[in-house]
Amino acid sequence: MANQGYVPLYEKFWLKRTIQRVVDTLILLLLFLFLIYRVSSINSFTFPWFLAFLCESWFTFTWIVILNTKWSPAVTKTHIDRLLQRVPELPRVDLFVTTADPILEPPIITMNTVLSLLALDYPSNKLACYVSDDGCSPHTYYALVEAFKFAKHWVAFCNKHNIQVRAPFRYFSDVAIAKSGDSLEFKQEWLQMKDMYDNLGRKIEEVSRKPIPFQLGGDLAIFSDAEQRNHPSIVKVISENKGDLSNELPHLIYISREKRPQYPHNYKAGAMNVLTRVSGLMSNAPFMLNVDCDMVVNNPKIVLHAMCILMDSKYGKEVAFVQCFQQFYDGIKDDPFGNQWVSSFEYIIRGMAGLQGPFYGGTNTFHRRNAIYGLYPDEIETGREGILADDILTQQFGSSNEFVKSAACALQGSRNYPEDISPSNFIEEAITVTNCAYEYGTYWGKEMGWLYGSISEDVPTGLNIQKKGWRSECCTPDPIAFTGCAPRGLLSTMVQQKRWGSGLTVVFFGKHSPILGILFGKIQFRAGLSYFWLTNWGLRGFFLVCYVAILAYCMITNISIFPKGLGLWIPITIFVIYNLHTLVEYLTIGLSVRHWWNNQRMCIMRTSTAWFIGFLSAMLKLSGISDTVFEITEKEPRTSNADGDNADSGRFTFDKSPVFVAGTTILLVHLTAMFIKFCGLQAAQNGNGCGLGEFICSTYLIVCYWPYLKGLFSRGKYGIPLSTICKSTLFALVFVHFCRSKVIN
Ligand SMILES: O=c1ccn([C@@H]2O[C@H](COP(=O)(O)OP(=O)(O)O[C@H]3O[C@H](CO)[C@@H](O)[C@H](O)[C@H]3O)[C@@H](O)[C@H]2O)c(=O)[nH]1
Ligand SMILES: [Mn+2]
Repeated sequence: MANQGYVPLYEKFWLKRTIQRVVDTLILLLLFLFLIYRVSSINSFTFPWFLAFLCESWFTFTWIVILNTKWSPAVTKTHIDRLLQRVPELPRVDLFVTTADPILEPPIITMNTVLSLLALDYPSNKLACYVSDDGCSPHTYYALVEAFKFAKHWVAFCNKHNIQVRAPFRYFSDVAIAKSGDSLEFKQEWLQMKDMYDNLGRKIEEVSRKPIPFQLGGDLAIFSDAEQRNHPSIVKVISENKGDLSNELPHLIYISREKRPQYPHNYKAGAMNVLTRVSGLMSNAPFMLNVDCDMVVNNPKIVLHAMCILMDSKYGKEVAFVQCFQQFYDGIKDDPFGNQWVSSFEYIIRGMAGLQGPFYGGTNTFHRRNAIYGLYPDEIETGREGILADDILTQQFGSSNEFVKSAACALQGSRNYPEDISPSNFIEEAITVTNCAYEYGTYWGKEMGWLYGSISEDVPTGLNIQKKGWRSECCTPDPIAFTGCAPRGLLSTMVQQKRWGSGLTVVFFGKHSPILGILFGKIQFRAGLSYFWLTNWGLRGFFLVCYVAILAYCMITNISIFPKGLGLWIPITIFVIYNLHTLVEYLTIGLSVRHWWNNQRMCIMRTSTAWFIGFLSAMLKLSGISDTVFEITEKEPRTSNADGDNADSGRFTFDKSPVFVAGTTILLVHLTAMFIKFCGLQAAQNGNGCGLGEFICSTYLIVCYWPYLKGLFSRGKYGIPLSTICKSTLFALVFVHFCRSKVIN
């Protein structure tokens, strides 16, 4: 290859979005103008004025962060044909799936993910699939064994007929009846496959309905006294591709790491590190793909696409990971809960792709193994030399000699690793490296691997890698690479948002903050700044809630923080231009006006509730008062014919979560403020009575919170629970009382 000259396996194009930039700049200038106005027009210094100034400075800063991120969007184009021509031997890739709870994550979903991975269009002897089960569930194990039996037929079927969608439930729900143009043979096989798949589904379903499902004898005996949070390691090689044959299925391994109540297990990050070690022993592929249990492969050639980037002989060497977007197959029309992120992918993540690369999003990612092990990009040609002394490696990687040997190979470039290893030879060693105590005193989770300490482990893990100078790339082939379950309703969306709000705040204030990465690492300035878009979510919640409170305060006490007369036109213009601008952005990428509005109001709602609560819980964690927990998002399989509840699928549902207490309080406070204003109950004018500015803001807020208003008067799951209403009323009364007592004094 060396003497053939350089031919790029992938290309990168920067997009020009000039008009967008002009409007972005205009908004920025207006924001500055408003800040200047605010400072210059001060005649009496008041605390609300100061707070408003602080919040508005923050909003301006956020806008700068967004501009900076949006302004160099890039796309990549991969050339699979060149890869196949020029790379004589495709590299191995280890595939990781994590699952944690058989109730919230029904095994049939996980099995579809696994099946779609086993059916990848890539030499199967180069693949090994590892499933980590944090639920330690015999159901999941049983499902996996059964799914593997089915996989033999399924993969053959996919290959023979060149099926594109290789997650069976997606395939069978898309193609309802075999098309009439197809051959009789195909139709027969199609029906047979469908029958087999339905059978698999039934078996898994039947078993999962029983609490103690089946005789835990034989293979399953080991689960018999395992509790979810207290059990020994279980490692099972469900199947191995013994002859290293490209027409057999990939290796398939089940892992449930040891858990003991006295050891923190670090949630998903802990599971990922275990997967990394076990796979290091068993197959030690130079690249690893990690997906969540609900992210099925949608483009069977995705590994080839990603390899185009990672194997590119010039630019690929700087790339530590390749990130594919998280897209969803079951997103509700017009994104009522704002959890599909379509416009953020297009503008923000593509924007980051033009800087040092997208952040690591936790799933749909191809990693370079040695980058996970802490290698620097400049060591990639030569491999790490000199510091591979066994004792140092043992200290960093833990005490398993076998594993240390494999890690040394990986750090040197893994060229000299034996090809014909058999996973089942390493079961005992695998058990050792999955024990709770294995990581004690090592670098795992602290300096390398998936980092601990934040429940958004993905972002610091990615930052820690980019800090060493690595880049990352997006890979967005057509058809899209992976598709997953979007959180189905408002409840699971809020669980997820709260987790991110909290986890990201911890990252922002922690050791792996982008600021430190810029100052002391090799995060480029603009790339670091673009990370603020993400890591500031919690802080954004804090500032928005402050602003919302000031507005209510002004209405209640009859003072004004907005200028009057001509000066009021600045914020109004900002508001109008901003909304039109984002609307055009949405329409440009084919989204509807409804989608835009849903996202706008959801942005206000989640920032002032879920992110704010996340921020508070992060503060508690940072001050050592309480720890945060990874709450798993529920994944409901949506069957194609369950259309009965479609009309209601976008409706807001509520429960007793503090998120809804925050939201209801905000709504009640503003309703009261409006009431006070319109009934003339405000205090007498004391200088500058509250005016149009406050009124517009408050109205906008109430319009955004309309679903809550409806929730106040609805029943059942569509109504806000009484206890939440009581708590919120109490908070609202305290706030209003506080405001009014200020006036009297
Ligand atoms: O103790 C745990 C908790 C979670 N998981 C797995 O982690 C994945 C992500 O969990 P999920 O509840 O689906 O979270 P999401 O909100 O959908 O996840 C997003 O956010 C997470 C960080 O907050 C990232 O890790 C994910 O990749 C990203 O998709 C799932 O496969 C889980 O099975 C574990 O393996 N062990
Ligand atoms: Mn998920």
